[in-house]
Amino acid sequence: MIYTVTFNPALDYVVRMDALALGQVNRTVSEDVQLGGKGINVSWVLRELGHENVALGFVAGFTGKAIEDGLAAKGVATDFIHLPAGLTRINVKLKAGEETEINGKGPDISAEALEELFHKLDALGEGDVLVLAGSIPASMPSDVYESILARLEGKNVLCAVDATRDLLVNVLKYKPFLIKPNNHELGEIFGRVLTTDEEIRECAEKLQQQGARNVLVSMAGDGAMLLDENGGCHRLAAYKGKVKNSVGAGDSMVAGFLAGYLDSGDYAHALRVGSAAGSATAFSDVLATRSEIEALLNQA
Ligand SMILES: Nc1ncnc2c1ncn2[C@@H]1O[C@H](COP(=O)(O)OP(=O)(O)OP(=O)(O)O)[C@@H](O)[C@H]1O
Ligand SMILES: O=P(O)(O)OC[C@@]1(O)O[C@H](CO)[C@@H](O)[C@@H]1O
Repeated sequence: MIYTVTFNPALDYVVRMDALALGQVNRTVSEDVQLGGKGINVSWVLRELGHENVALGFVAGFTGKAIEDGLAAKGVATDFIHLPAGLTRINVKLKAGEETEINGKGPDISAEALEELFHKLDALGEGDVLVLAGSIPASMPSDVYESILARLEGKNVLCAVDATRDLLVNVLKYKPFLIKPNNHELGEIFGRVLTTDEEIRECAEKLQQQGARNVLVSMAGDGAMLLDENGGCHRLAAYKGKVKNSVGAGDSMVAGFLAGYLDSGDYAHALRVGSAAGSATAFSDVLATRSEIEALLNQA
C-alpha cells in the first residue's frame, strides 16, 4: 500500500485579485477553498492516477474535518490522528499578478500524538511505499523525518521525501528511494544559487553520494532533471501552457513519478508522468485530473 504523511495539512484559500494594495481593504475577483498540504496533494493525484493510498498525519478542528471529508469523497482512505486542541491551518494563496503565499504554522503536536504516528508506521513492511512531504509544525522535533526513516530501516519500504534543508539532508543516510528538491531548495542546501544544468547536476550528485537513490530536481517552468540510481541523468523541458495555479505542481510531480515508476519500473517513464502531472496542475485551477495529465503525455 502507498501511505502519505502530512504533518501539517491545510485548507488552501486561493484568492484572485487584480492587484494587492498593502494597508488597504482589497476585494477579490474570485476565491476558492481547496484541500492542501503536500502529502495530501500527493494522495489526491495518486488516486486520480488509479493508485489507492492512505493519507496519514495530524488534523484538528473543523478545518481538519473538512480535509478528512474531502478526501473520503475523493476515495482516498485516511487514518489521521485527531489533535485535541487547535485548528488545522488555512494557508492563503494570493494570485494578483504574482503568486504570494502565507502558510500557517499549524497546531501543536504532542509527544504522545507523535508516538501514535510512529506506532502506525511501524506496521509498514516490504512492498509498501511511504511519502513524507511538507513542513513540520514548529512544536515538533526537527529530526522527526529522520526518526521515521530510522525506524523503517531494513524493512524494504520505498520512501519518498519532499522537504527542505535539514529535514531532507538528515534522511539521506537512510537511502530514501526518492527525494524531490526544487532547484532553489537544492541551492539552499549548499548555500549557492544554481543557474546552469551543470551546477544543478553537480549538487544533485552530491545528495546522491550522501545516500539518496533517485534525485528529482524540479525547476517550475524550466522542467526537471532526474539522476536515477542506475547512473542515468534525464533532463526534460516543461510543457508549454498557460499557468493558472502552480500550487501543488511539485506534489503532483511526486505523485506522477511514483505512479509512473510503480506502473512500469522505468525511471524515464516515471519522469515523463511526473512532469506531465506537474505541468497539468500548473495549467489548472486545482490539482490536475487524470485526463489532463494524459493529454500532456500524449502530446510528447
Ligand atoms: N510554469 C510552469 N510551466 C510548466 N510546467 C510547470 C510550471 N510550473 C511547474 N511545472 C511542472 O511542475 C513541476 C514541479 O514544479 P515546481 O518546480 O514548481 O515544484 P515545487 O517548487 O515543489 O512546487 P510546489 O511547492 O508549488 O508544489 C516542474 O518540474 C514542471 O514539470
Ligand atoms: O508549509 P508547507 O507544508 O511547506 O507547504 C504547504 C503547502 O504550501 O504546500 C502545498 C503545495 O505544495 C499546499 O497545498 C500547502 O498550502
